[in-house]
Amino acid sequence: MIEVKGLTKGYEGFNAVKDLDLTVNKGSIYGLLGSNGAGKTTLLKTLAGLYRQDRGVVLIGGERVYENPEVKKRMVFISDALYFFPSYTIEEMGAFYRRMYGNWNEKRFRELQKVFKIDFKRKINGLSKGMNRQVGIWLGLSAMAEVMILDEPLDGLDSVMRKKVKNLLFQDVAERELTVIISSHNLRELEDLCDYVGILHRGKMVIERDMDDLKKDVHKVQFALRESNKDREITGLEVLHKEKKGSVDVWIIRGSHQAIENRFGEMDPAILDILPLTLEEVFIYEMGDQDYEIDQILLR
Ligand SMILES: Nc1ncnc2c1ncn2[C@@H]1O[C@H](COP(=O)(O)OP(=O)(O)OP(=O)(O)O)[C@@H](O)[C@H]1O
Repeated sequence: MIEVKGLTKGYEGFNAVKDLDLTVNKGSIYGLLGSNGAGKTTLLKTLAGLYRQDRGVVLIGGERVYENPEVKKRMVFISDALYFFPSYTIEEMGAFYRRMYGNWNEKRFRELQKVFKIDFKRKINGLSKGMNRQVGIWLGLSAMAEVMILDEPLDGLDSVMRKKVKNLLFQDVAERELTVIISSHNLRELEDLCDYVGILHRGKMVIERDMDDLKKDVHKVQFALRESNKDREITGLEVLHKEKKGSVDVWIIRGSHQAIENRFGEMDPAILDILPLTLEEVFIYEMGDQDYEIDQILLR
């Protein structure tokens, strides 16, 4: 489990992460979204103990992270720029990780070669960007750590490899309660992977949601009432947004399909369509009119 309270981390008088709280439950996957410069890498490096926080508390499994080698053995941080020894082969990197991680699983390391299909004898400095990422994930999964901190690991991977990596993460979460925090610029990239998603903007968490709640609970309702009912008020629903398209009203409503259907059914509408929203739409409505530049994350 990862717990962060009141975390502030800055560079030369400028705070890249500001008074941030975050919890990632054991056995869950947290998606950290944010546009360029939002503070994702700063947050993740502080979680991984590479940076010392200026203020606040960062705990992994209840223990402070910074300058705590015992905690670092229980986590793997896979950076957007890998700190590999460039002249090492993949096999030599495996040996290096084996010395660092007590739970290192050599059998798994060998077996995962069939997934990543990169020769053990290849040197790190001869790999492409995407292959480099793959090797990071391969080593990270073989380390069998309790926590994985992944900074844009899917960037540069082709769609088949993305799917494979997601499946491997799912498997570890399900089988051994791996805890994962993973960053990305793109909601769509994370929506089928994460249990929770948070959007970081200018160092602050502007929205955090449970993905299951988001997916099942918000609907777009298009309706037109008959002349005789036009003035009746529709109450008892949590309406996030209202607009009119010609004679049809379009409302965004939080609530189950059934509850919405029941409530509108009482009005005997001439038109009633209850549609699920895409996740991007849900986030946009949830964010309301707040002036955040989230388009890059949501509208791809
Ligand atoms: N070493 C550093 N020294 C000074 N400023 C830094 C340093 N690292 C990051 N910053 C600044 O902190 C802010 C947050 O950067 P960070 O790398 O954490 O964002 P990010 O969300 O990971 O961005 P990206 O998606 O572009 O990788 C940016 O304004 C960046 O310029």
